Amino acid sequence: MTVPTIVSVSDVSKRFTLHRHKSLKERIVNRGTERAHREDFWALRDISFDIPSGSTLGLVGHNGSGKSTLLKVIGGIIEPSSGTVRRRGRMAALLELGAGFHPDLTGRENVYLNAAILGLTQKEIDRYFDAIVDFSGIEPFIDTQVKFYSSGMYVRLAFAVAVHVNPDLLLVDEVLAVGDEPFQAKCMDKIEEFQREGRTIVVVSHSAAQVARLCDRVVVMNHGEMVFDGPPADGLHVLRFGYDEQRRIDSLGEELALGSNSHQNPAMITDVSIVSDQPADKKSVATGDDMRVSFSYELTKSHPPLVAEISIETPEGEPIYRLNTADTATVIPDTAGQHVIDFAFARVPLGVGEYSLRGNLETREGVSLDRSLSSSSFSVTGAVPSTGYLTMDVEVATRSDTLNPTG
Ligand SMILES: Nc1ncnc2c1ncn2[C@@H]1O[C@H](COP(=O)(O)OP(=O)(O)OP(=O)(O)O)[C@@H](O)[C@H]1O
Repeated sequence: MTVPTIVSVSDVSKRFTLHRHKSLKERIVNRGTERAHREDFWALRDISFDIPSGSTLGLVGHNGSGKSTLLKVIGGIIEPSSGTVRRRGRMAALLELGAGFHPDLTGRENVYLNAAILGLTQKEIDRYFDAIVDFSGIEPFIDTQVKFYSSGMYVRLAFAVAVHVNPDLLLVDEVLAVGDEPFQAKCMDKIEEFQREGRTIVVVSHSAAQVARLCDRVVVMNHGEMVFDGPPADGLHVLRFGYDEQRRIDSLGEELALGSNSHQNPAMITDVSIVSDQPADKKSVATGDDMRVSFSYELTKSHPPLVAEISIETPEGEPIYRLNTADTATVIPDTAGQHVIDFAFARVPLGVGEYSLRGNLETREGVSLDRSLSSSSFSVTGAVPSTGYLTMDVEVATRSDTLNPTG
């Protein structure tokens, strides 16, 4: 069964015009030369992707990379300079702090205004009003003008309205980071409830933990371009270690390939995964058991001495274990052909949870020749549920001193 598309972004670009005259004086002095002092700036370039109904997409990237602009284009808040966005269903958007609220109106009046803009009838708003106020937790201030609200109070009310208007598509910008921790936890629970109900969510977030927990897919933005679209663990890895590194490896591969007859990368990691009979997406190991990891690579020509590295990462793309063959004084094959390195780990000390495996093949001088962009995942299972990335043998005993009853 094919999942219907709820948002379709095709070849979207967005240009902003920057004016370089800063002061009024500068503007008057340079009158007539406006055009010369204008500069076009592309905040988005040729972005295309579809969002299937029921999925949760994370938009990530460094400051100024274009995430919020893309979210606003998806929400129809700003028009793309070229390209199209098609959207279906009812949408609720939490974009900028205070957006959609009128400062001189009270919280109560803004709830009615905002919910009406989002498509609810007066009757529906009457019905949901108490639930909205209850969710927001700001009842004592509901008849205060919102210009006196703190940023956290704004977000509480805006989020409460957005989740009560029954949206098919919820767009959430970084605003949630403004709320305090208990409210953030409440929002995360609500978003997870939405996911179970099959609603579609697009979030902009700088929190790797939030993205890893919520999203089933990640789009990484860099200088207005989409540099990655795929599984969250890999997207977060790209974000952490930089797309420039990946690009450098790609172009290095092309450069080296020029010298050979082949157009493929002359040093390629073909697989890094746990050795087991389980299906690729369901590999698991029990905590405390032994684990074997095989690292396969292909060289189309001889290379100077090479070093292979494996890393184990958390779902947030954070490495928690790294080992390379130089550390173990292992000389690995560096002639043309296909090679496999076996890493045998005794008594795996990892805690119960999900992990990713990744490889890196580099020269002795540390120049990376290939890095596995997509990881292979595995889970660690165990009888004793503990929290964290580590497990330890433990025996728990209790001891008490009896108090002498006095008087
Ligand atoms: N209205 C505007 N006029 C001119 N430039 C703009 C406008 N809105 C955004 N930009 C520019 O577009 C670029 C992308 O901005 P955007 O807010 O989308 O980035 P972002 O990835 O969300 O960043 P952040 O993580 O800091 O929120 C930035 O360089 C920003 O200065």
